[in-house]
Amino acid sequence: MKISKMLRSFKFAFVGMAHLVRFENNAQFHFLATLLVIFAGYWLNIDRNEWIIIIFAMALVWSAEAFNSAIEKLCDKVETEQDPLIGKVKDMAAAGVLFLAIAAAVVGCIIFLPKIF
Ligand SMILES: Nc1ncnc2c1ncn2[C@@H]1O[C@H](COP(=O)(O)OP(=O)(O)OP(=O)(O)O)[C@@H](O)[C@H]1O
Repeated sequence: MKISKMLRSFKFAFVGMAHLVRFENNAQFHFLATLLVIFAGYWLNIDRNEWIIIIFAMALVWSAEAFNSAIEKLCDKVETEQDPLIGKVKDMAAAGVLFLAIAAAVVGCIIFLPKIF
């Protein structure tokens, strides 16, 4: 196991994260939502287990968004023209984000709404 190689991989992953937040519109929306949820979590004083669930929900959405953006970039590289198959690939990748985003929103409602009302 090479630590230096692992650290290099971490560096590339952080570059990928920075790229997502700087250039991807949907990721910028997730970034704002993440800040809002963290703020609400502190403000409404959610407990340890609720933090764990919220952190997992947010991480899953971020992860799906990263894969979706990577698939979009790859599609744009291999096909610059309109292509029905490329369209389906992009739509299915986007569906992967939507599944998790809906689940995360429901989790957020279950945790936050009873504390607000
Ligand atoms: N080359 C293509 N061929 C066919 N349909 C495409 C193609 N590119 C995009 N589409 C359709 O347009 C939709 C949006 O694609 P696009 O790449 O613009 O994604 P996006 O979610 O708007 O992301 P971004 O704003 O980051 O580019 C796709 O889900 C797909 O239905």
